[in-house]
Amino acid sequence: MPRKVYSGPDYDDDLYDTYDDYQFDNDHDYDADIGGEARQSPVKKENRKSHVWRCSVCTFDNDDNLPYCELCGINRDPSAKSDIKSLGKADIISNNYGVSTIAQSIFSSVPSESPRISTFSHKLNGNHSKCDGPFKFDKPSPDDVIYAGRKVSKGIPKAFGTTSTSINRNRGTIEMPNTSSSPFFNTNKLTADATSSLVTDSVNTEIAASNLQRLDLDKDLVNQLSVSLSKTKALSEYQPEAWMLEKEKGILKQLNLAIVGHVDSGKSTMSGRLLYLLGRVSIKRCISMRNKLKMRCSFAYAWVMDESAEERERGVTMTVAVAYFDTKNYRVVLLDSPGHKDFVPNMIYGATQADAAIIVIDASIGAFEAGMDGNGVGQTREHAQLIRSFGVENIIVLVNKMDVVGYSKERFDFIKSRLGTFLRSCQFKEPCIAWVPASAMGNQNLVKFSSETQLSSWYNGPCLLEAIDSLQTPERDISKPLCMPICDVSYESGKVSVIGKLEAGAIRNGSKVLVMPSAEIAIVRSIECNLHRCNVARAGDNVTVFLQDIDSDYVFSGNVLCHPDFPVVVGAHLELMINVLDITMPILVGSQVEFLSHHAKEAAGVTKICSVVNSKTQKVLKNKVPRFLTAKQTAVIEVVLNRPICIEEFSNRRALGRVFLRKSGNTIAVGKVTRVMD
Ligand SMILES: Nc1nc2c(ncn2[C@@H]2O[C@H](COP(=O)(O)OP(=O)(O)OP(=O)(O)O)[C@@H](O)[C@H]2O)c(=O)[nH]1
Repeated sequence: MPRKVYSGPDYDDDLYDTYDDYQFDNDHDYDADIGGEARQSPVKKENRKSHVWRCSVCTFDNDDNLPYCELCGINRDPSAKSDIKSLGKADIISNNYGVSTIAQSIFSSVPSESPRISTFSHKLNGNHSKCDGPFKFDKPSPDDVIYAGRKVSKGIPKAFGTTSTSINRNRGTIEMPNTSSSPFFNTNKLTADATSSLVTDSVNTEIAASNLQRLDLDKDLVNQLSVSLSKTKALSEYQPEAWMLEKEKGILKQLNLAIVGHVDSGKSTMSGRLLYLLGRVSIKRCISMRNKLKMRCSFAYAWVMDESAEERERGVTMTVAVAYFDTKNYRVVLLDSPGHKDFVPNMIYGATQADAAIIVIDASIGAFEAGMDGNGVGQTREHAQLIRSFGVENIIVLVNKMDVVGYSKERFDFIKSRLGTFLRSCQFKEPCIAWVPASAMGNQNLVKFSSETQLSSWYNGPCLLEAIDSLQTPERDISKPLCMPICDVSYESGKVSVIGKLEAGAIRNGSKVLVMPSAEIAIVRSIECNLHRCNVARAGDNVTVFLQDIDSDYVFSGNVLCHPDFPVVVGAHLELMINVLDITMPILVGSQVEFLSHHAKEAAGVTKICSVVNSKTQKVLKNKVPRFLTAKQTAVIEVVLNRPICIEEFSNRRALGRVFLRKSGNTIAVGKVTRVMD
């Protein structure tokens, strides 16, 4: 059953009439509709003129600090510039300076002294459209920065041949390179394709076709992969070995529990306090750290979770902190995710491993409301939507900081009613939501029933620990072939270890595993689970796997460990069904986005909008295909990634089939892979 984020509106003719307004009203001020970001006041334009450089290919005036042309994506390379000057326009186009065929044909028909076109809004062939600049990831987000110190790739997995792309191995972050050297997709070409939304429907179809042709697959690369994977078998042939299915006596089932919520809601304090109360950490450690770092007293518990000095200094969780404790039924792996907007990708990496989640709410007046803000700043909303789309069904809503509101029943009921409505719209079912009022700072209702009379006078439900223990046991795919998306990679004295959650199958010391997409075989040297050495790890376990017989250059975060005979699918051209979130800028053919799935992150371009579907029935609404997607629509689209990743159709393997599209630091859509097309 497909996962949906909202039950959005039913799309009817009116909505299509809205599209028509956008598409055919030539005098319509499209900038005004798109919003402030795209709007250019005349004053601003005037200012820009004194600091501009003119693109030698399309003659567009660009801001002086832009290293590439905002319109056609050509690089502003001084040496290339002088070369270009000496060439005629036809030469430039035939020399193909990273411009797509369609862009070349557009520019060849535009006189070289054509009137200037405003930065984002263009009129061509009587149609309005918007053109994004060439894609690059948003300036490195702080979560990228904290990984920057780690070892950067010495090379690229051999399956990819050589390219000048430099990769932050631990997050798969791409520092946008000379993209023309990407073996699979040229983002300069893609940029020029953004221009495609300037042209008519028939041309759009041409563009989609030409995009596909330009998926310039490196034949050697494909051959190499197919030779390595020649033994591949059909999934139905898989037979788990007896040791994989053996149940170990006396070992608690593992429950991966993500802690999410708006920034400063008290996630780290709650986790730290819980660990302290359960004897997993001593208060001495917190206090000595506090004294050493001369920090605020109230952060003492948060320090337990906020591991790095930078996190403690800033008082903000940046990475996903992991801790362990036992309840009666479970060995709980606590994944404390960052709440700050800048760290949503990190939150995604953490929560993607979760079986269930605790959403922490700050009950104080104004703080809860800020978390529910619908304008892209309310992390309570975004986190709830994201975890539901990861497949998390069971949640505990911890209404924290109840001490600040005098343990008021009215405030609790107000939060329960408002958030409850939103959670149900995200497809959380009422019986799968537990509501717990608490105070992490005041130690109320965490591991035992509240002693606070103001709270116990009206609340007699479970405390947090009981609520965790009552969570439904997650189902595990133990009898399927191994699948372990790699969350993090570590290299110590030439030894490679990978961290992640086994989504399916099992491994033990000495097991042969295949690292995809490099198609390299490695041997499991040893396994660590919950900080202890173990012989076997099964689906659901969060583990560190120490590998041998593999070069570190073939292992990256975002890769997948699998059974050598049952490799996961690798693809770059995908059909997706997405739910568009509360966006202000529409998604167009040619839009460039950050594509996230399991622990992989790639630059991608939207190459086709196939259809808009009814979010409830999943039926295509009309044959007419819109030219752009707006908030709360459910649609089928095609995207092409800059480089191929391990990805599967959601119906085949859920863990590798969930996707997130982000742009300008916001998650703009969530969805699933419906087809891997190459
Ligand atoms: N009054 C009160 N303050 C609390 C409570 N829980 C946490 N705080 C305070 O709220 C502030 C933020 O707490 P953190 O635990 O760092 O919040 P967080 O959600 O982990 O923050 P990020 O990791 O940055 O998203 C700190 O000053 C805490 O002392 C509580 O129950 N009551």
